[in-house]
Amino acid sequence: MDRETLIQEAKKAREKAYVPYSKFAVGAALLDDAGTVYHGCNIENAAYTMCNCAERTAIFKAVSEGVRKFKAMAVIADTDGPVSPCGACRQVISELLQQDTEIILTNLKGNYMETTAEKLLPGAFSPEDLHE
Ligand SMILES: O=c1ccn([C@H]2C[C@H](O)[C@@H](CO)O2)c(=O)[nH]1
Ligand SMILES: [Zn+2]
Repeated sequence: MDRETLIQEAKKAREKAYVPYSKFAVGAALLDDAGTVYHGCNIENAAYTMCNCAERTAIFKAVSEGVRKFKAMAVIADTDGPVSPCGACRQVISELLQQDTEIILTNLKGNYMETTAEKLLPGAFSPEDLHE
């Protein structure tokens, strides 16, 4: 699947966003090694801290289906420049996507940047840090 198609999938995912509080809709499309796309949107809650970002929705959907190998993820929002994943999502991306999984950050205007899990969170706390 090419980059443009994955971005279109992220845009479709964004339409499902449940954002009555922020009104800031985000979509994510996560492509696994087998070619399946997992869609994610942000889902908010009146208890604000329960809000879940689009990226984590997509990742948790895939991982809960037993998928652990990912090729790419596209994320889209109506931002000035390419959308910037929050710190919580960077941490989750760092552990559950491969370090070289391609991450495409974009916006509705078509600006985009390509990065990787590794570049999004240098020095991440990792499972190895738990070992004595
Ligand atoms: O990369 C991002 C940044 C923010 N949000 C969500 C969280 C919240 O619902 C809203 C405003 O922060 O956007 C995402 O889903 N992904
Ligand atoms: Zn986030």
